[in-house]
Amino acid sequence: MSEIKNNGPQLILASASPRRRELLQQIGVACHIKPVHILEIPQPQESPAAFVERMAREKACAGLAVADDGAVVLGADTVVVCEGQILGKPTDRDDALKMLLQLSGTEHQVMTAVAVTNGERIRHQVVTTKVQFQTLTASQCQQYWETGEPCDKAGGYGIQGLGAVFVTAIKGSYSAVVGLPLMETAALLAAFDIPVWQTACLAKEND
Ligand SMILES: Cc1cn([C@H]2C[C@H](O)[C@@H](COP(=O)(O)OP(=O)(O)OP(=O)(O)O)O2)c(=O)[nH]c1=O
Repeated sequence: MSEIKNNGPQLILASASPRRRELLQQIGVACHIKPVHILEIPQPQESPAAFVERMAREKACAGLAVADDGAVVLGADTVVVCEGQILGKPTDRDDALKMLLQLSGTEHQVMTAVAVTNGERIRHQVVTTKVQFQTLTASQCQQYWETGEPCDKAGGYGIQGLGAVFVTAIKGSYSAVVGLPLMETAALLAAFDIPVWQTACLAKEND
């Protein structure tokens, strides 16, 4: 069996999102998880795109504070935007039901920003995906809330879970809706010498 070597920089995922960890795993990128806490409140007049970008940058920079020297840190943020209004994670049941009824029958946007930094430079990108919902009844929204799925997700739904039954169409990046746009993330990581498929290649080496 050959020795496992990973000579590239260590990647820190500054996120508590299990989806982001799974998405990085999906493309074979190994990382260490170090969630960070920042204030996620838009500034007056801040556009949704500027807000998600700032959040991703702030998460990545907060991650640097707990990272070893030479590490690369990735932060990301996802919001749903409906008629210009930013919908983050619902605060409670009423908030979730209000969001779901607002999204009912609409085409809305899901914006995900990714920021990658090594402390010397930072790169970031915002990816916008359009999602169309079927018309929902109040009782459907209530039943969905009771599944527990909406509470930790922007807009109060998960396209990758039970919420998939609400989605009639999607235009853009599916992985961005789930929390990390994989094509764009791969390009950002490559700029910091972090290749994709590394765990897959290591596994093959050890066959
Ligand atoms: C719209 C949508 C969002 N989401 C999730 C992605 C994000 O995890 C979450 C939005 O909240 P975020 O604040 O972007 O992320 P988070 O709080 O989960 O994790 P962290 O800040 O530590 O990185 O919503 C889905 O899982 N599916 C969906 O369909």
